[in-house]
Amino acid sequence: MEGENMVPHGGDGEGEQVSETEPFQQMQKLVVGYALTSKKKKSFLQPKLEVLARRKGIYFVAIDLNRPLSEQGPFDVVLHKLLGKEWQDVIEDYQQKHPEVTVLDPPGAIQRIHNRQSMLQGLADLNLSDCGGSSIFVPKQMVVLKDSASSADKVVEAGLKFPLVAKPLWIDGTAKSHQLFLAYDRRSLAELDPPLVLQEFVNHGGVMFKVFVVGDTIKVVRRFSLPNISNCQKAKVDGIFQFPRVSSASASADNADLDPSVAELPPKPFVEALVKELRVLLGLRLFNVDMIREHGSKNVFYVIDINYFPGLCLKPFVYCYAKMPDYEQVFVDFFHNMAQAKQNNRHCNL
Ligand SMILES: O=P(O)(O)O[C@H]1[C@H](O)[C@@H](OP(=O)(O)O)[C@H](OP(=O)(O)O)[C@@H](OP(=O)(O)O)[C@H]1O
Ligand SMILES: Nc1ncnc2c1ncn2[C@@H]1O[C@H](COP(=O)(O)OP(=O)(O)O)[C@@H](O)[C@H]1O
Ligand SMILES: [Mg+2]
Ligand SMILES: [Mg+2]
Repeated sequence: MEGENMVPHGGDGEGEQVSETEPFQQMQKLVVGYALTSKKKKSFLQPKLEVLARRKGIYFVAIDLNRPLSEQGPFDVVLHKLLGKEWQDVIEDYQQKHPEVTVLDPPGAIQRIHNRQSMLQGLADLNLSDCGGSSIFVPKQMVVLKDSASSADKVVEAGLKFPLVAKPLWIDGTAKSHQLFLAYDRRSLAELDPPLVLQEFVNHGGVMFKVFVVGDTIKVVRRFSLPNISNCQKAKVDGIFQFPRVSSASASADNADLDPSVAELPPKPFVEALVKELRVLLGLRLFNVDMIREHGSKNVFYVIDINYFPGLCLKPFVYCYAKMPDYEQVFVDFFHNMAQAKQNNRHCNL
């Protein structure tokens, strides 16, 4: 689109007018180059975000994937969510040549959570001892690279208990990589399509928590999840069942009439301590964690999924889809703080 790569100068954004009298010249301008799929651009770059950002001197500029990145900009920040080795090489090369640019986030760190095995590695060793008794675990899991039939013995050897959640090992942005199955017995493993992760199903009362992280900001929302599986079902049912994509296709659980012991949000100090550790462990600033509370317990939590720069905005026509509340303001503050930090750095280096 003509002009998409140019920094806009004022003007209005979908009904909201930016005042001409705002002191732009005193503000530190921040140019955010973005490389996103068209779906992601549409959901993230909402008019409200652009308007709020512009008021703070923050401009979003589309990166042209058909031109060398170094010839574009200059950018203060590069925000990206694209897949593939080719893009990873481009962005790594760019970061080396332009260390002054903040790349959100480093491709190596993103790559780590695109594999459902490495995604959860190190979590169980986090030091969260001062968290009022809450503890964090990851479900027992193992990787099956090929031939899931012969993995049955390994499942037993590893001490994994059925039913098992089978998740594609690699997350590659396709719907298939989010296609999960529940396997009730050894025999059903042969029907699965490796490479995958087999993970113990943890009863959690049908509610999960999405912990959204944008820099220093944390927001937690409740979502409906899969119901508990009773011992009777475990004994009687066999075969594999495809998961409905509950967490992203169901209504927000925020206003539902739920058992308080299931619905109660994880304690704030615990979530803060967990996120503090995770930022370092993962080397990411934009991510979310899917967490569940073990049914019957008050403070035993499991991390089951981590997503890089996940979907954030509400989807009013797909039920009432709870995402990150106020994400527009949160992102503007995040970028604004970044602009101020850059300005302070410049002053220090003078
Ligand atoms: O894995 P769960 O917990 O379901 O969360 C998903 C992942 O973050 C998806 O990213 P990825 O496919 O990279 O894992 C993301 O897609 P985009 O960020 O590409 O949009 C979805 O956003 P929505 O598509 O907005 O729901 C978000 O709901
Ligand atoms: N180990 C588990 N025990 C219980 N429920 C699970 C488990 N793993 C996943 N789920 C359920 O399946 C949903 C999708 O799994 P998740 O690992 O988050 O994959 P995705 O990346 O596709 O969102 C979760 O939101 C939760 O409802
Ligand atoms: Mg998930
Ligand atoms: Mg996910």
